[in-house]
Amino acid sequence: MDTGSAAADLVASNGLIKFLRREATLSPRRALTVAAVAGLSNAMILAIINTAAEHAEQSESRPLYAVFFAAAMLLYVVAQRWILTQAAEQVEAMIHRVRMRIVSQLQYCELLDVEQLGRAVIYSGIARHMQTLSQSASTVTIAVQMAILILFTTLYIAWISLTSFIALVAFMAVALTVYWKKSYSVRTDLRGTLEMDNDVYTTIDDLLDGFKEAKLSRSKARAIIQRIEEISERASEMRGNTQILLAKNFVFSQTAFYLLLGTMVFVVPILTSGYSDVVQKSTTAVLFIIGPISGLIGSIPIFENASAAAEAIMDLEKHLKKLSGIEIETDEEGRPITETGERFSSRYAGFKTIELRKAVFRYDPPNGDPTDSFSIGPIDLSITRGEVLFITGGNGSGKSTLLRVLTGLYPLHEGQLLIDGKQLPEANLQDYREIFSAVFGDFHLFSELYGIPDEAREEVHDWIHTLEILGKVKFDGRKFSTVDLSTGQRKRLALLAAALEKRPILVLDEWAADQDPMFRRKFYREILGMLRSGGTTIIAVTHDNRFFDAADRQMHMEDGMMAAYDPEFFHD
Ligand SMILES: Nc1ncnc2c1ncn2[C@@H]1O[C@H](COP(=O)(O)OP(=O)(O)OP(=O)(O)O)[C@@H](O)[C@H]1O
Repeated sequence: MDTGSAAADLVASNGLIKFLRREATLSPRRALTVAAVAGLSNAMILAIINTAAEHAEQSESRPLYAVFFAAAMLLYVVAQRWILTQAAEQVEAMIHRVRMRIVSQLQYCELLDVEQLGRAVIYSGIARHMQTLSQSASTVTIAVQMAILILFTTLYIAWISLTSFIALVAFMAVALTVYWKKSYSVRTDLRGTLEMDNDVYTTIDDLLDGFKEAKLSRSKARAIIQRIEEISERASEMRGNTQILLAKNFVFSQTAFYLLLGTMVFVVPILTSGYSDVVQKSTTAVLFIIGPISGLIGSIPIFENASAAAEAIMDLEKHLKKLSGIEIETDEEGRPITETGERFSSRYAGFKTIELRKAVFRYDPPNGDPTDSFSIGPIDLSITRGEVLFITGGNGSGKSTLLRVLTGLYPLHEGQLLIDGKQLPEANLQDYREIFSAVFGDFHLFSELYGIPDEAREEVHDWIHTLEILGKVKFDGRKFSTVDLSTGQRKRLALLAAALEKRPILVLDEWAADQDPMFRRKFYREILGMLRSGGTTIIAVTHDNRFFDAADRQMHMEDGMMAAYDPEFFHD
């Protein structure tokens, strides 16, 4: 492969360039033309100053040069402002669009996939890498312009002295080739540091999530900090090495250009004897571009960081696209064009029965050892509209897993899920999920009531009253005044949000476990009855055997299987 096409391939495969080619809405020809105008006017300023200085003693030509100078300045200011404004607007708009695509795509991914992908990778793609891109936008734009300015100045030098031009081009070619070769490993190392940073974030996330526990135990906190230290040290060592390499390359390139200047002053005169003004002019020109050249080289680390970030973002989007099987399109403003569906609507809203037939689900084995993996099933279970079903079973017997399978959040590895006697087609899975609302054991309490029909919002106050959290929490039509409540109160608020979704089936995982005895009684004796008489089917995991009569039916789980009801299980 010749050097030219290798360089072209290198440019085309660069993360940032790929990203810009894919995302930019501004025509590259237009952007390059304006950047060229800015670069050309910059070079013109140099040429005018050089020529004016040469004819400094001829006062009659001075006003003419001043006019040219002012015109070149004006052109430069207009073009420069346009290109920098466009770059900032374009980059921010691109980031917004890609972010919206990634966030929208997330909702089409399966729970298991998102759990496996991990928060750190998702956060980094959506926040950290996008910030890196945003911060590098102006530096990269100015660098492109500097490259254009250098090109025009080089042409100007060619015009005044061919020898200087050859010296300059030879130096640039050697310096750039050596630079590319030296920086080769930097690019892969930079991606590695970004992945290592993700590990650091995951462990810090752990520390913050377990802050209470860490506060209670100095040895625990120290051990976590030690783990963070190990990972962070490795990450910083790797990052340090790449930055040192970049810095060394920077010094190398600068030295190369100082050598060039030396060559211009000491060697070129020997080759072009008798043309001292030529030497002076070309040296001035090189001095004029020394700043831009340093700036250009100095921006390379930023460019490399931005490229690594762009690549990580594109990889995340590609990965999510593969997981979700959906390509999200956005309009210019970043609004997803793909239908996301706001209101509750499901072809199964009027269902009569749902049924699991020989259903099996198994978790991926931890550490790859299949004997360690937990599975539920084969399970046969039928639920009829309007009934109240209680599910009991020991810790780890698979009740919560069953709820996730039943609600369509986890896939079936074997067996069937039938609705009204017909197997649920894969394509209708989301429609099926829409018939459920839930308060899971690890529920998340949103401070805002998302996705609740307006008419249901009018019932919030009555629910706050029924759930006895009046005075604790207020609702302003959109948000709750606080979600910093006790565990039992948070669960009450989560129940309120789930009930207001007005789905045909309400799933509750040990909801009453954190309620005081008085309220627990009210829940089983009044609230369940109220929901049921409103037509809601209730599937609840519970251990409250005193209230089993509130259910139409109960099922018991043992070791991932349905088991016969065992009264002994409930004896202390
Ligand atoms: N994310 C996961 N990845 C792998 N295995 C898991 C995961 N979550 C749960 N398990 C396995 O599934 C088993 C059953 O968990 P599950 O939460 O369904 O039990 P449960 O009956 O709801 O228990 P509890 O009464 O304690 O809430 C666990 O013992 C564990 O081995």
